[in-house]
Amino acid sequence: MAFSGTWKVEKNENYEKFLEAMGVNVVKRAAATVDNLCLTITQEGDSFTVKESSLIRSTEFAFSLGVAFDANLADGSDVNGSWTLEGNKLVGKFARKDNGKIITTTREIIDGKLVQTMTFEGVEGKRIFKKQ
Ligand SMILES: CCCCCCCCCCCCCC(=O)O
Repeated sequence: MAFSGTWKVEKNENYEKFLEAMGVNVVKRAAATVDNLCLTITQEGDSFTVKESSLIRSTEFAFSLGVAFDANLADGSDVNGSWTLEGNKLVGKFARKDNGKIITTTREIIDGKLVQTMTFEGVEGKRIFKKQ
């Protein structure tokens, strides 16, 4: 499946501003933008596992398309939401448990790169990953 594989972050676009909108403090923002994030994604039909490994933490998520699940984000935020597939694009909608506000996110393959877009309170950031 297109998303399966190991993906290492190559560059960020406006990610620091996205984190600022999320309320992440300056010290954590600085660390997050150089976290060497690596995602290992396995897709089997509608079921996914995402292994996240970075200088900040290592963790793993398992979810099925359209089924809500709990997740703890790298900044410590707890969220609940789900991923769906729209065409070739994964579309995620997650509500923060502390304030109910929504994070929207997409993952898509563009020119062989995995591009994750994240939006919170109107501020969009991107992380672009290269396949290993
Ligand atoms: C501080 C980092 C914030 C990153 C926000 C990403 C948007 C929410 C994504 C939820 C991820 C669930 C698990 C996953 O598929 O990786």
